[in-house]
Amino acid sequence: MLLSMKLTDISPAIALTPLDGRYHKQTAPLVEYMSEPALNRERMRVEVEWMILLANGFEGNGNQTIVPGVKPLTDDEQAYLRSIPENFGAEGIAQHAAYEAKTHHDVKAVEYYIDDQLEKAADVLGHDTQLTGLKTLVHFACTSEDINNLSIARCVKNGVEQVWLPAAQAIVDHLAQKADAYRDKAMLSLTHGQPATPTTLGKELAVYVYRLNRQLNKVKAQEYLGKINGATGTFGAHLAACPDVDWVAVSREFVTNRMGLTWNPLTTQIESHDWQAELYGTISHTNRILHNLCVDVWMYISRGVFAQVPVKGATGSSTMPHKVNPIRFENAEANLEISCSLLDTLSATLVESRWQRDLTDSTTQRNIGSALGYSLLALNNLMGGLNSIHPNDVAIQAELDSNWEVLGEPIQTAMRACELAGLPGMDKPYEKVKELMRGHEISKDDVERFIDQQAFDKATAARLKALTPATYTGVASKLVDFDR
Ligand SMILES: O=C(O)C[C@H](Nc1ncnc2c1ncn2[C@@H]1O[C@H](COP(=O)(O)O)[C@@H](O)[C@H]1O)C(=O)O
Repeated sequence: MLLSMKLTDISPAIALTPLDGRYHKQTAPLVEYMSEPALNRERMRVEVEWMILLANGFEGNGNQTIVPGVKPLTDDEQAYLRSIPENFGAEGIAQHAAYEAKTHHDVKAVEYYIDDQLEKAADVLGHDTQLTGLKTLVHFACTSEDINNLSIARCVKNGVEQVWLPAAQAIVDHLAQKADAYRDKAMLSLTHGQPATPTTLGKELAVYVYRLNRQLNKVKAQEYLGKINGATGTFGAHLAACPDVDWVAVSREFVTNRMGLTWNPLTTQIESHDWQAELYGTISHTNRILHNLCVDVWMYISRGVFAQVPVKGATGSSTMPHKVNPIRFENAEANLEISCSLLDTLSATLVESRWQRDLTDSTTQRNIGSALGYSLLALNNLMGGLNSIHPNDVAIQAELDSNWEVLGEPIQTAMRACELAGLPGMDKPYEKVKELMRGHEISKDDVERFIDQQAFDKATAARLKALTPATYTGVASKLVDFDR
């Protein structure tokens, strides 16, 4: 009998997307900050911190209770509240999901989950605790976006600072080490894919270090904005309930000092998400620079400039046994593209919302983790690829040796300088060198003969004759120092 096994019947559930399936191990560090349970946990942190501020006040208001009738929370009560998000595990996730199935509102389900935990507070703190009677303080005067925007900002900040940035920084540090090690390693450069003025391998890598550092510095300086100002950003409900409170000051205190974010004073119902567009723009830009690096290194490998270290036991091609393929760079290239497309969509769409709010941002923001995840996966593969390559000195030297025509540039430029200094016989330098070199195969002897035929002074002739494609690298080696 033919049995048809359904993949959807298998437990634990099979992942649909590669980030949570095939690549889960590499993207798992982001789960702690960017997954749905991570967001719900962060929502709980925001809710309980808001309760603590409302009950206990802050330095700016003389540590007075903000909502009249609420007593200051004891240290134990505060610790109990703070333990709610910290204990949010498998059981809590299921409980929250059950509430959401009823409410069809994810933030309301968080509120009910906290209510539940308040009911249990007496078991831990004794019957004197006021927590069991404080359900109405949960989510007080808040709209869901007050909780969401702060939670999402903190999730993204942590995901970027704890996971993505260190992985990106590791690539830059690795490149900087290679740039330093290969600062003197001359190689042929190609512009338009044609032999051009030689450079050094280290200097070319240092260009990437410099470019990437500029973007990472922007990520490090990124502002993460947050707001807590009610349903349409007017503090209307706050004032209606507690007219004597300086709610603007309370909001500033909460966002800045309790949430560790930059206070946004002026919003509709939603935080305007402009900081998100800025951040995703910078990360997308970083991705594109890394994409350029992947393609460059892939082509250097193809040309022989870099050799790959074969991984013991690994297969290159399923049919061509000799091959070692640059698959890590190809994987990184592809995943950087996917990350960019998601980041670009996030940047473009999150900054728009109809009038005081529409809900398009909600489902869109659920993809921030994927956008960062594809980039993280790429960083991981890129690091693996970079760890497996080293310069192929023989191939690099052979390229230089077979391209003596690249010395046409220094010779014609030296002729110009001599002519400008009044040396006779130095006219039409460009044309003369072009006549000798363009489209011909040129040898060391041809170059020397040409120099001898010109009316150079002795010192210039000697300096030019001492040049080889391998020594014609200007100050490339020293320029590497500008990468930090
Ligand atoms: O504080 C409020 O809720 C105010 C309300 N605006 C809302 N603000 C924030 N969240 C809201 C809003 N409305 C719905 N929801 C809930 O958002 C969830 C959307 O689910 P998904 O599309 O999967 O991301 C899903 O759980 C929705 O129930 C308004 O009327 O202005």
